[in-house]
Amino acid sequence: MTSNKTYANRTKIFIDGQHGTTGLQILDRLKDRPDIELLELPMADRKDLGKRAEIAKAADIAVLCLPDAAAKELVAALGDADTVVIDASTAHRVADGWTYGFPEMAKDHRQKLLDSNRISNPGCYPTGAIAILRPLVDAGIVRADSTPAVFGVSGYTGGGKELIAVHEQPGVEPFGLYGLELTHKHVPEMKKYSHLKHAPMFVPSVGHYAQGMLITVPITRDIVARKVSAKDVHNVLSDYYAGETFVPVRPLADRKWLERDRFLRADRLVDTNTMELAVYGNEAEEQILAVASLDNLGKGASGAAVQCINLKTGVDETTGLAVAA
Ligand SMILES: NC(=O)C1=CN([C@@H]2O[C@H](COP(=O)(O)OP(=O)(O)OC[C@H]3O[C@@H](n4cnc5c(N)ncnc54)[C@H](OP(=O)(O)O)[C@@H]3O)[C@@H](O)[C@H]2O)C=CC1
Ligand SMILES: CC(=O)N[C@@H](CCC(=O)OP(=O)(O)O)C(=O)O
Repeated sequence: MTSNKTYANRTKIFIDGQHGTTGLQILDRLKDRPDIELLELPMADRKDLGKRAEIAKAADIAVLCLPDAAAKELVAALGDADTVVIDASTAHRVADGWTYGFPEMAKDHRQKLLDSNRISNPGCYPTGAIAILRPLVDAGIVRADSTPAVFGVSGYTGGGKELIAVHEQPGVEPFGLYGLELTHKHVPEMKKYSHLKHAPMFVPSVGHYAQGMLITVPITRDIVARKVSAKDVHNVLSDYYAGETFVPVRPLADRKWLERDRFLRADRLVDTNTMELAVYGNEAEEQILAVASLDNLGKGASGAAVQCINLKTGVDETTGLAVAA
């Protein structure tokens, strides 16, 4: 239950990097909230470390939407200040003392987030990969010592201002694989939070469209601990995310979300904080495919940060509205 009550003590939030792709989206989601007071630096001071640290210390929550190096220097300047830091960069995703900002990752995870003032927002691709792999590894379906393959396609906003500028020029590739060194910066967090012993093999790609992504994980006989069906995999995921507003699991082998009964659009959840999961299978060949669909800027970045802000400030996690007494 929610109400439109007014807030005597608004939560002070500073978005460091608020003019960037992720920062602007967070700003947009928070700017009209009656429970939040946004602290801002003049444009000319936006890269002044002293001023950034000062305003971050005055804030209840500092959200870092910065390149890794700028996030690290702000965190160092903050020291042990009790400001809650939500870092959207890759800098602290597997670092000691930081809690991964993915509330649905495990049943006890929300409490860990409530107890922590250093929160690292998940990467967009890992949000899908971990959502699929962790329940399956924990259920003993996927072997922890196996090497799952993870494939992802993202809209070009996933690469921030730099990649957006590239895609605004003519002649850019319509679709391209990258990360072919197989050392993408998201691999360590996928490994750690999926409870895998080895790095999964991750191949990302970018399409010439702005927003939205798909992540696929084949569940093949060489990575499973025992013979399983698509229904087994679907049951594990459905049970794991039962009651989670933002992680619905589609019916087994669902075709209703396909365009022209064939195509799964990568941009179907744009501007939402929802990530849908689905499972398909070819029983005869013992082949199963798990799919995650999300917005790289929504559940994959800004939406996830706002969800953690809601959790930390005690408003309804899904709506951002006050919880009625
Ligand atoms: N885009 C996405 O889908 C996702 C991005 N992320 C992560 O979020 C972070 C931000 O990414 P994104 O928004 O895409 O990047 P952008 O390049 O779009 O924005 C980065 C912002 O940081 C500012 N900035 C750069 N250096 C400094 C500095 N030293 N001090 C203060 N501000 C600085 C930039 O200002 P200016 O432009 O003026 O230089 C810009 O406003 C990155 O770490 C990224 O990896 C995470 C998940 C998804
Ligand atoms: C399409 C594209 O370029 N995507 C980015 C990742 C986006 C993201 O999640 O960034 P962080 O891990 O920094 O948070 C990339 O692969 O580098």
